[in-house]
Amino acid sequence: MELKNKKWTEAEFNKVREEVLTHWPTGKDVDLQEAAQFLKGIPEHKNFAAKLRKAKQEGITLAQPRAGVALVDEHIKLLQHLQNEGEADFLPCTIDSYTRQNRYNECQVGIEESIKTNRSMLNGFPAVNHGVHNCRKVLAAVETPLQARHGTPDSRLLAEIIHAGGWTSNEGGGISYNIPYAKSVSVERSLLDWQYCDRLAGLYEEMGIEINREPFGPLTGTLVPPSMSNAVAIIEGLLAAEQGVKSLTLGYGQCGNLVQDVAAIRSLIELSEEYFKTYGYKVDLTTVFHQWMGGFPADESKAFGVISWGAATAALAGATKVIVKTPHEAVGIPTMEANAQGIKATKQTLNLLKGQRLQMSKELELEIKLIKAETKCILDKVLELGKGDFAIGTVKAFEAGVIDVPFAPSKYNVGKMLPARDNNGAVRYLEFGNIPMTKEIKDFNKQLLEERAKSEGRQVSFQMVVDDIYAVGKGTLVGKPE
Ligand SMILES: CCC[C@H]1O[C@@H](n2cnc3c(N)ncnc32)[C@H](O)[C@@H]1O
Repeated sequence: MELKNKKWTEAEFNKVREEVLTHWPTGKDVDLQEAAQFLKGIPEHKNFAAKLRKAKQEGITLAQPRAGVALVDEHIKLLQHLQNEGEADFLPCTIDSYTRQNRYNECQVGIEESIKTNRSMLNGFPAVNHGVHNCRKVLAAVETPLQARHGTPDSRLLAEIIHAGGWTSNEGGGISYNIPYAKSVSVERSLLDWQYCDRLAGLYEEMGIEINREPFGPLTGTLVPPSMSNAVAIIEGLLAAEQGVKSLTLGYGQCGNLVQDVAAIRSLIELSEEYFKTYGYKVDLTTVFHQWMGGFPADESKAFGVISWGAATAALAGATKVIVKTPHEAVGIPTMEANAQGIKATKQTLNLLKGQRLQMSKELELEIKLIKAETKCILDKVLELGKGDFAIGTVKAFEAGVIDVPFAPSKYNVGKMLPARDNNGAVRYLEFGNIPMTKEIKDFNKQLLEERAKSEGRQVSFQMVVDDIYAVGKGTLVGKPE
């Protein structure tokens, strides 16, 4: 199938679907009409899109953890604890790494090993192997909407199974679940495969069922400048809307400077609304703020400081949802208890800040303007390269290094851009690579980094990048020389 940013016809979709459902035996349990009937019977308080819409109307920020273990009953126990003890507003099912690479055979081994050893031998919930009815069993056991959270370049069978299983949201996108997660999956391939997932959501919408889609904002979660992550989020949002997605949550990963992070969310909302209006897409747009995605302090008390700072920033930015970290972040998959603690610390902070927003200021206004200007430089070039087509333009933009995600493992990412923090900890461009920013923007980024270098008595250098990557784990935002 040739890549273009055009809604797939049902014939095109069904042709691909036949083959997708054969990728694992559980695919044969998916029947679109039966699934639609099941989904129509799900109460509204368990529909992701409806709960997001209500939160946006009420102007509140809801909390969602990440969580997933190998076996169904243990996963249910985990989610019930996060709901009842953690007070989670949304529940995830974090999917395991084998499923993310479509290695369902290894999932099967992991499930058997987990049964044998009575511990989770997978780092998430293998939803494809467990299949539709077990996904429905998980949904029946909780009282909040469910979402699949993962990192899957080819999420087609996973999307079919989780939606038929009553989970009304799927995270990811053709850029955001490829470039930070895979080495050798072409951008064209993953864009096509995520058009499938978006078209499936669109088909359910056309049958009167709301399915939420959430592009993965943070990307590599390592000093990603807000304009680069916002450009990717808007592209994935537009591609999803073209396939009929109506409930869209665009995301952003906390960088750490309050003014910049609030500006990132505000500019993401403003710019995406501009683009959706231009292209005539009527979507229910919400935002998700991910608490710090970089290295964490091992000390749990310090980790709670980072978690609460992320919660506070999400609230002050007015994000619809915040994704919660745990005090075990520095060591690995959190225990059920640690996961619940992260949510409770987050909810306490959100409740204390309910109704408060970071007021407009000269600095905030400047940062919003700067992020929008930088984002438009990228998006305008993508559109030009694609001769008006954002899907084709995205493939060419990666080839040209116009879209360039720092520290991405993908061989399709040129990796010439380098970020570093300025004196206030805002993430700036140290090297632009082939990203086509105006001279004024380049000079401004350069000036801010030189101010930092001067105050630290050193040259602007790659060492700053290294120092910034370790900083938060060591207890500061800016990686000052030791
Ligand atoms: C982009 C996602 C990275 C984050 O996703 C967390 N994460 C991954 N897998 C699980 C899991 N099975 N349960 C709870 N958290 C999980 C990591 O800790 C990290 O923060």
